[in-house]
Amino acid sequence: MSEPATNPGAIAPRLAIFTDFDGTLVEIADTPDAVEVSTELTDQLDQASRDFDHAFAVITGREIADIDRFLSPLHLPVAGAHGAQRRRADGTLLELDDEISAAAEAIAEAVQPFLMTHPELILEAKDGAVALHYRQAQQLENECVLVMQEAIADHPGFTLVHGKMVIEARPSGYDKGSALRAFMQEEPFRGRTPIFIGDDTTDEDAFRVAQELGGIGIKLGPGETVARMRIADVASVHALLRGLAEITTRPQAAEELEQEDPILAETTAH
Ligand SMILES: O=P(O)(O)OC[C@H]1O[C@H](O[C@H]2O[C@H](CO)[C@@H](O)[C@H](O)[C@H]2O)[C@H](O)[C@@H](O)[C@@H]1O
Repeated sequence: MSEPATNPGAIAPRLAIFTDFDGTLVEIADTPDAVEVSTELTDQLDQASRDFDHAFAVITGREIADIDRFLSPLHLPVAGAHGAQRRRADGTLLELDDEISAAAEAIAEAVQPFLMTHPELILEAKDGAVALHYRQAQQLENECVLVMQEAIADHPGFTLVHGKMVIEARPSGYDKGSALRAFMQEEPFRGRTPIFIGDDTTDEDAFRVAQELGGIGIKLGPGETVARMRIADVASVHALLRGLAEITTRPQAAEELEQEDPILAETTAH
């Protein structure tokens, strides 16, 4: 009888974890401000960040300041406003072009008259992007698309993306894929295998880039996707992060033990 297949030379890949925020790390809420983040989650993310040697970043449509507020006191590497904003792992912030900020402000202003007649809509004017939310008035979806199309008409540097009950204007050339690629060129992400987890259409660029770089895209929930793997829900994302952290730290623990006590390490290995 043949021996069971083993691969003694194999080592666990060093992972770089990238995750979306809304609908992936936290449940979708009725309004952007109503999202709930438990202390248990911030503690878990803090630990995950350490376990992955700080190669752990959030790539989101939200502003970086928003993510900092929700995940306080954590200050993770974050790409915000669909990649238009980015804070590296060393804490440095990439400045946004003044022209992009000014154009985003002008787009938000152009949408204001429509909001006056539809107070159920929510406008998020971000630095570098604009989101028009219609979750509380879903019958207005088509009108929202038209209003946003008109609002960006004078700003050819902006394109629209359609997320969960939201139409967003973001600067062309920025998306979650370009953000992931940029992180992967820097420490501590460089040379690692990227994993990106997300739930929305705006996450597709990041799935694509993660896979192009030899990693895996993991899509939460149903819907067409380029991601090679799927995950059921937010609770499963938390469990997956815990599991990945566990297998990542295990060989490291064995190595440390070997340095401290080679005899004990040898005994426990058998
Ligand atoms: O890239 P993400 O982290 O998923 O952010 C995408 C957008 O998320 C937020 O809006 C979404 O979540 C809200 C709270 O659950 C929900 O009310 C809304 O309908 C969703 O579209 C956020 O407000 C946007 O700025 C992000 O772009």
